[in-house]
Amino acid sequence: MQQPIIEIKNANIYQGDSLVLKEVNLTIREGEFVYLVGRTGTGKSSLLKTLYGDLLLTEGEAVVAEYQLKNMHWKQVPYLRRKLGVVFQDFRLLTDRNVANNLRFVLKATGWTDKKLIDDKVTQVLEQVGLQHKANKMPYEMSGGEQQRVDIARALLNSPKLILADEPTGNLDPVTTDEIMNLLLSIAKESNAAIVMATHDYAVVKKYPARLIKTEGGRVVDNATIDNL
Ligand SMILES: Nc1ncnc2c1ncn2[C@@H]1O[C@H](COP(=O)(O)OP(=O)(O)OP(=O)(O)O)[C@@H](O)[C@H]1O
Repeated sequence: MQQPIIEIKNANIYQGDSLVLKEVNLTIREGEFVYLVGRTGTGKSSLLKTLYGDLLLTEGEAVVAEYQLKNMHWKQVPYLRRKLGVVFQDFRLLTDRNVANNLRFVLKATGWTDKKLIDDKVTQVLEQVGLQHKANKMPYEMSGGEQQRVDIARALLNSPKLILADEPTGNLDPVTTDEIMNLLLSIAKESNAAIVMATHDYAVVKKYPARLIKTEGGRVVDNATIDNL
């Protein structure tokens, strides 16, 4: 059996003083593809934020990529983030520089210094997402689907074993959504990375069935199949 990359035990997740999710128990293993669904405001983003260290865990236990999250010191958070890839709905590319420089910027910010290694890595992740020919394009010269691919390339830079994606197809048309889904599923398989993807898109969940966890009534429900939706 694959190694757990996320292990949460009896965690309570708060936003300010209010308890958003209680008694969360969840194990996700390397190479797994998992949907995170649930109605607006039920805590999907809060769970993802906890996993990438944006929301401090104070009750219960959680280990993500071998980092203990409970009461984690803020100085530790950048080290946790280097072990993860995070993909957002709105891409969040730097608009003042081209694709390759967006990727170089992240590598330098995460401690890479060797120019040749940086360039090789940028080429590698762009090939992984099928955009090697767009390295010199500015973000505004690219379609939404291409920008989302760059965002995924950026998430792959530090070879993460866990990718957290917050509605990565939320702004895309159905054909482009298919391309991005196929890309994410192939990354899970080929890189043996776990992917946790928050989505509201039930058409996607039906078309690409996978393990499904749901935020509902202040809890995380692990359905394992889509039959209970
Ligand atoms: N920064 C914050 N401060 C205080 N409360 C917050 C904050 N962010 C979210 N909340 C509250 O926490 C609860 C869960 O919000 P969260 O964003 O995790 O839900 P969600 O399921 O991701 O929703 P959506 O699908 O709309 O993104 C909501 O009641 C929300 O109002």
